[in-house]
Amino acid sequence: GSGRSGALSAPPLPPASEGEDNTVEKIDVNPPKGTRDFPPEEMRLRNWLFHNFREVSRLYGFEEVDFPVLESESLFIRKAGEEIRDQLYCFEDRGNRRVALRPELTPSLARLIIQKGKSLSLPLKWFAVGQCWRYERMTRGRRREHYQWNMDIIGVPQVTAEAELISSMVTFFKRIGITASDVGFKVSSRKVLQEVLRLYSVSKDSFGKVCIIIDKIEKIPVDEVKKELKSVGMSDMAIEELLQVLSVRSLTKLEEILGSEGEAIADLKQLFSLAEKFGYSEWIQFDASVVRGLAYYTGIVFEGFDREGKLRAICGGGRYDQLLSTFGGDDIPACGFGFGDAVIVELLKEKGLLPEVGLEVENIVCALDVDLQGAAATVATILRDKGQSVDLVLESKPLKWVFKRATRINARRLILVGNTEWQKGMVGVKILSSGEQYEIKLDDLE
Ligand SMILES: Nc1ccc(Br)nc1
Repeated sequence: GSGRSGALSAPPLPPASEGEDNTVEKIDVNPPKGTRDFPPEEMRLRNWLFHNFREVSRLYGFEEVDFPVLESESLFIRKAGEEIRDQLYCFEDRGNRRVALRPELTPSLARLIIQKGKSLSLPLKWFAVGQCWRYERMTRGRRREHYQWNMDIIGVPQVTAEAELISSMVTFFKRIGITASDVGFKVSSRKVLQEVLRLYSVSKDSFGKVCIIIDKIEKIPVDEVKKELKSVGMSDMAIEELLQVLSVRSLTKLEEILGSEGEAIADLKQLFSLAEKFGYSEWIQFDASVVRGLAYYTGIVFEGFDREGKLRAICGGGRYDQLLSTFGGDDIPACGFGFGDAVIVELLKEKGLLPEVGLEVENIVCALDVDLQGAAATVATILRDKGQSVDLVLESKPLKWVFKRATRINARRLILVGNTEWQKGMVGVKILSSGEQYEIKLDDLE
């Protein structure tokens, strides 16, 4: 369907066997279909990943931005037959407004830039890490949410912007141990399509639709692709020529077909020359079949893929020079990419590169008897005021329990607050890795 929740919302289910005192037998403890919880271990991995997203953004001088996860539905209503539209997580709110959980971040970025208007000095280099949503019939059992790292450069028409963005993704991959033997980028330009379609006088407004149909080329049978291309008004001749051009894997070959005058060739040549200067030539290859599945791209497009071909696209993006003007803003050139948090983790697992992000606590502080609980709190505060992490034992527990917990939380040392030492203004210290044990004056504790 069109993704609009046309059906009347079903009446709420009666709570499972609710007793008089509002107790239920047991609520469904799983998160909603297609969504994930992040308990501590998973959250540490996510934080490690997002820390690398943010570090690379900092290295490239980008500023962090964010937007509401809820947007007006109209921000995402495009008529190019995109999957992102079919799967829009949209609904009518209590104010009868059509709203949607954002399926991507770029339209929100465009909205904010138009809102800020002339007060912004271009170029902008903005990044965001945000949760994005889709409502897919659970038949496919796929996720309905993921986090995306987006980097966008606004106000730079030259392909130096795309070259910079690809460089930032290469830097990210290298930081986490992924090499050019693991991952590559397929690079092309939608201007290739434009130049072919113009030869066959295919109208401009079906350009977006043609791109979306072609993006499915590896997902549906080629006859289906041809049928859909015919339905948007392409002749058999145009379709054959187009599919022929899409199979080109070399710039030289492409130049033979399109000639040397067009912008597509010039842009791509410049991009590959800049890649040389950035030092990431081995990471990129020309591939005319890359179009990406978003209608608003207008120029260079790129997609990170795993060379073993086991996984879906890792990241992708491109130039979208008309998006701001389609929202009624000025004609400002823009390009950017999205990088999801799920495929990259699958790749790291494949490559045995998942980091061991254990819990790290410096101290576990424990009172040796119940009337020293206050003293233990004082010790914890002294250490925390020095910037040291402390797990303060909050109940009186046998030492065996304390050691077990100290091991589980990977504490570096155990601070024991006992009567005899405390009377002398001292505490016991045990370095858990070596077993070394000593007493020390509280003031000398660091
Ligand atoms: N756009 C989008 C949103 C959510 C997921 Br999961 N995948 C793609």
